Amino acid sequence: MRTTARSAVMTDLLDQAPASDKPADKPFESHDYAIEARGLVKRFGETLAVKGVDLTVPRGAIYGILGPNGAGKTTTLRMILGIIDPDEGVRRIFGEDRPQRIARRIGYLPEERGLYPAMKAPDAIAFMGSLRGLPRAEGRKRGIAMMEEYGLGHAVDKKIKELSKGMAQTVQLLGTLVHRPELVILDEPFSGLDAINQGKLEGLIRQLAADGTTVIFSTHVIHHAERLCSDVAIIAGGQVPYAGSVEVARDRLPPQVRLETKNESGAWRNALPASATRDGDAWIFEVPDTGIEPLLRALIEGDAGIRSLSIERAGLHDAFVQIAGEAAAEAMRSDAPAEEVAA
Ligand SMILES: Nc1ncnc2c1ncn2[C@@H]1O[C@H](COP(=O)(O)OP(=O)(O)OP(=O)(O)O)[C@@H](O)[C@H]1O
Repeated sequence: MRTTARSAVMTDLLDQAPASDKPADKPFESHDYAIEARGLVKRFGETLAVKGVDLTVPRGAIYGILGPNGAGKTTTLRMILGIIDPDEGVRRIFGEDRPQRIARRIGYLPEERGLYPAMKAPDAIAFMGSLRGLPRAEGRKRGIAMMEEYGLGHAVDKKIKELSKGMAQTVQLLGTLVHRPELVILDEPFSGLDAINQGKLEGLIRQLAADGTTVIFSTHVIHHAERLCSDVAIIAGGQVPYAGSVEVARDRLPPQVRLETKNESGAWRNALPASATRDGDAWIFEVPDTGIEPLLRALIEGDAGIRSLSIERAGLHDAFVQIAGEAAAEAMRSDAPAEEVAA
């Protein structure tokens, strides 16, 4: 945990650039979305960080922004929040095109973590709430209750500098939620947490969504998005080649058959598609156009001796490779520390 004299949260609030006065030049489809962004572009000097991002986040969704380091996730989130203005494009949160006006309805955990080291944990939570309009006394009371509920009751009298990195990160997360925002935006919230705390955070995100809160988080670990998200935006090289439902992304790839047989050869082999490949002892192939029943008949009548046969839907990782390419998927793997991939 990086601790700075000036909290990262405060920095983000104080450094918000004034909103552009330009009217929205592209119409939005509906006000039923928590977030709508169209054609967002951001340059930093020579670097074109974000090259035209379109996405819509349904109210109540758990929405993942999925991409490798440097893909443009943080820049996109900061534009959506109004911390920086886009060079081109428009965005709205709850129909409002000046996000600062509804800052109290939003909770934001920045990628750069930071709390005042000398503050006691409940005071740090209350301080963060006060930046979003919550009276300090109420924030402190809620902070203690939240810490107890989250299993940090033993640390309510401790200062931030006395906490472990993971505990301090959790306190900052609770400070992001203390004013009970309708929309929560978490930038790489799983980074720096061990497997147990990653599991607890997954539970918290599910609970927030069950209570009607819209949650957006960025990650470079597909596993977290697959386990949690109803919708994702896949971002690579500053562009979003896919934004929408996880189920639809997975259905872009045909289901695969995995077949193991006792017998190696026989008439049944003619029933396998020419594209079938081996994975150890198993044959792997797409469900044939003729369907699974004729294949089953040929396997039984051809005396294959079926040991196991399963039809597996494509996972989000396979969909990611198809959409963003093997290089982006490989970059995700090399970005992720071992414990995060294994979690
Ligand atoms: N303030 C800045 N000045 C100059 N370049 C920047 C700035 N912020 C981001 N960039 C560049 O923009 C690109 C996108 O960065 P961004 O932080 O949005 O990516 P990211 O997907 O969030 O990656 P990470 O998870 O590593 O933060 C990168 O090439 C980055 O170096």
